[in-house]
Amino acid sequence: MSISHKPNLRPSAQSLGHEAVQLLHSLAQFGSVPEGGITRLVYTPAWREAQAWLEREMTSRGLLTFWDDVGNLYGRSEPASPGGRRILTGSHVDTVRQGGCFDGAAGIVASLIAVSWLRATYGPPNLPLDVVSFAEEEGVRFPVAFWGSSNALAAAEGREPTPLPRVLDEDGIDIERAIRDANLPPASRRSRQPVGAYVELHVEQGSKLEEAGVDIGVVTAIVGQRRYWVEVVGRAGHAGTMSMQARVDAMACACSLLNELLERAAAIPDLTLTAGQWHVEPNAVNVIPGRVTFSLDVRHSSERQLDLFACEIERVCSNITAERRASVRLTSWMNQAPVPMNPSIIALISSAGNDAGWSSMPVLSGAGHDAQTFAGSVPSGMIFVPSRGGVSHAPDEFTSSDALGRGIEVLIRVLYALAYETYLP
Ligand SMILES: NC(=O)NC(NC(N)=O)C(=O)[O-]
Ligand SMILES: [Zn+2]
Ligand SMILES: [Zn+2]
Repeated sequence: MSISHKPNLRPSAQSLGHEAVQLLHSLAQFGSVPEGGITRLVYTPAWREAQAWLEREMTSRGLLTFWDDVGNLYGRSEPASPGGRRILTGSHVDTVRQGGCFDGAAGIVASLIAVSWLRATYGPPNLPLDVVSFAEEEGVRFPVAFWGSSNALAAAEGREPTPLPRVLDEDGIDIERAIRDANLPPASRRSRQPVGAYVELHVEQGSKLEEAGVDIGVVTAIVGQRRYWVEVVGRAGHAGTMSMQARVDAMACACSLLNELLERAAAIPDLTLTAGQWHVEPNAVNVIPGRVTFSLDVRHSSERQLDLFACEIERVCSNITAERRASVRLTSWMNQAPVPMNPSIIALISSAGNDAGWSSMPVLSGAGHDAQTFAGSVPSGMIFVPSRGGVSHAPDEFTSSDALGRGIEVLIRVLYALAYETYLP
């Protein structure tokens, strides 16, 4: 595929990268925690301040800002004549607990820089070009994920916002109250205009690009992802007086079923299984745990493999708890199918990478992304830039200024083709 017209003024990847680092530095002040890293959970004051900061940055760059019902923030580069499907580019500002300052944030500042560079260089686009900062992607504060992008898509398709789920955070605050407390501006009807394409830049969060010495990852597909709560109920009791034979230790049972699942997971190529969050009751040094609840996160690129592993989880949970006289409740709260990216956008990103002179290679994303919400109904694509050591969801997450600049240059070229050339797949 060839793009007929290309930006004839070449942005300097180096200066784009410098600008990105400065903006990331500013954004990192919101939610930075003394233990290290950034904790910016959706609808918290740190998140709200980050969105407010971003709105000011958008306004100062001449973008028209607006919000929707759930706190997704947009900054639009308006076309000279209104109308047409909007081109969306962005990512998320929420983070995991003690996350790094690149996951989500890199895509936000990249989109902001790319859209402002295009506007300053070529004037208004031919289609509305919106930078979007999705309210929530990580699924960390509440057991919902892609809350921002799924509501953004619903609005763009003329559907009502997703009914508020009855979910609580760790402090017992429900999502409805969290939204109220965030004091969001009113929703704009602009958020209901249809979307023609979605493009997101993100740090790779893995090490394939770094190992291959390649600048740009062209995402071909995003793995499917399922999340569960496993609640194991035993019997609390005295740590010193109850014999090992008599006790029904919920933690011992949880450990043994998790070990079994980890062994089975390791035998399936490319499947990942993570038990990252634990609650122990009563959680005291001299009490046998009576109840243990933990999360499971399972990922694979094949839906069939995820179905098969879901059956394994059920079987292992019920067999092991029965053997140990405990009981178990398994709750599935997220089921995202694997999704391919749009072939025309994939081709567009590859050719933009070539035109810019940066090396690129196809990659499968093992992380979940807002692009997977859109990909089912809107042509979508993703640009990855290398992560040092493949580290992410950790304070020492890092991507160099030069790597960011190259990614932003590619994003500029892709957005030019979509919003100025109106090349719509
Ligand atoms: N890019 C991400 O880190 N995404 C994460 N969040 C979701 N919701 O998938 C994840 O766990 O992969
Ligand atoms: Zn993340
Ligand atoms: Zn992310």
